[in-house]
Amino acid sequence: MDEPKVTGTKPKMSWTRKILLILGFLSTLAAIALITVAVTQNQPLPKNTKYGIVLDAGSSHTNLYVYEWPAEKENDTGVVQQVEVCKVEGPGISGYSHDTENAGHSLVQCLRQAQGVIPSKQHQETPVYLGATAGMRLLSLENKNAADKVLSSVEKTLRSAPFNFQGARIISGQEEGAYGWITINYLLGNFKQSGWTKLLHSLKSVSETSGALDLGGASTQITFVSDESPSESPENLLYFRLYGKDYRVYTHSFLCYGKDQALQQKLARDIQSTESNSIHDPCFHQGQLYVMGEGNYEKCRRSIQNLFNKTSCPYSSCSFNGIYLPPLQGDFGAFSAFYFVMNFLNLTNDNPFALDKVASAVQSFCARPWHEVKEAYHQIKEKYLSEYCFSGAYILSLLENGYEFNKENWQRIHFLGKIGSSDAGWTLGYMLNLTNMIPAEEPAAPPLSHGSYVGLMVLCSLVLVSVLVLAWLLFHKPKCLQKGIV
Ligand SMILES: Nc1nc2c(ncn2[C@@H]2O[C@H](COP(=O)(O)OP(=O)(O)OP(=O)(O)O)[C@@H](O)[C@H]2O)c(=O)[nH]1
Ligand SMILES: [Ca+2]
Repeated sequence: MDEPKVTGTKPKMSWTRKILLILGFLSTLAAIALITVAVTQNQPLPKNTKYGIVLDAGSSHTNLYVYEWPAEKENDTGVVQQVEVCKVEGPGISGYSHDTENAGHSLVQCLRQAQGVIPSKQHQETPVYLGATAGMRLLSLENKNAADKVLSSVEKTLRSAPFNFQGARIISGQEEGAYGWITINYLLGNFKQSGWTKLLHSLKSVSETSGALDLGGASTQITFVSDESPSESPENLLYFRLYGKDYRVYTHSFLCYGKDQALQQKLARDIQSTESNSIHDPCFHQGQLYVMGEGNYEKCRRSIQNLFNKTSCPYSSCSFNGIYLPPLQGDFGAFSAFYFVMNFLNLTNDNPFALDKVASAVQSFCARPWHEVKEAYHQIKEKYLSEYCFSGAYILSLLENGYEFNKENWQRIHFLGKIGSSDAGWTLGYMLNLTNMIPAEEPAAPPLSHGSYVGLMVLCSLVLVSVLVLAWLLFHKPKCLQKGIV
């Protein structure tokens, strides 16, 4: 009997296996190609940075701010940031009412500094704006001609700088309040909420925006979202549609209630009521020279209180001087002199203090004799130092007696100088508005970032390969298993 022939031919591969093998091979090649292209070829676009300049011509001094943002993201919230601030030497531009020609010249040094920060090939396309506040509002009321001359002088200087001049004007108190509110909410990221933040906010039903309290030298502003009936004092209400959401915002600016003007008002009253040649002032340290300081906080608070007329209110509720104030709502960011003073007194809310603790801290500071204060803080400008007692008492009077903050809602005030790298103030909001960088409607979802794109490609490729390997293992059972032989 012939032995069965052992032939050398391999068992034939099934069609399914062949197709799977080819598919697997091609997919592995495709995955390798995808990863290579994603990692090597798809580099992020070169960063295209834009710049903008705003000059804040305040009553006490002028500040120049340079902002920058990535061109391709200009409609996102929170992308514009301050990269430079330059404090102009000398007084605010309203201080040049008798020397109007030189108002513009005072800005030259800071404009040069801005030229150094912004790449020269972008100077021409960089917009520059100047907004003047309460000092110029007052000058314009007193002497319109001088105010116009000051503005012409600063305009001439700004036009001669290599930037794109967009205007120099006096902004209204309402604008100042509104832009300050826009700035802080933009920087805090309150306008556009996505995912979890949105859900959290709706669950907690908290106010989504923060109110803004600005204390300048000549005026002070209070601005916050109010749900109250709009009919009471329509002139105090502003309507915004930002990132697809409507906001009804209450704002008021008190001219002459900035801290320098308030001090002048108070000293003028002191002079009227005194019979002797020297003024005995409870708001200055005992032994100070130009006014005879008494260092008496309680007496100081009482004399400041007279600045706020609370006798008549034609509305359901008022702050002072018959000005409508709806019930305070939400948290507040307090900046400018609110911050300078409270920061000096170590009373900012990094570690929150109760209202009575704040009052007693101001009281003990006021009680210290001037020579002792000068010695302890010799590095601080004497003008600022000499006024911290008055300023602390004034801030407490304005917030407590003026706006009626109390020990319950005091913790809702957050004294802040900067948010990230940007100063809290009206200038950023002003620029965002004038450059149309805050859209009324929510922009479409942004495209994937370069990093996420590469990550996604790699992930997809790995999943594809793993699926194929798994499929191969499932379909490609060893022959013995297929025949049921173990
Ligand atoms: N302690 C301290 N006070 C400051 C500082 N900078 C400004 N001030 C004072 O704080 C007050 C408010 O300053 P700003 O917010 O710059 O006021 P402004 O913009 O000139 O004035 P408005 O036109 O009324 O807004 C003024 O009395 C300034 O003299 C600072 O760095 N430290
Ligand atoms: Ca100001």
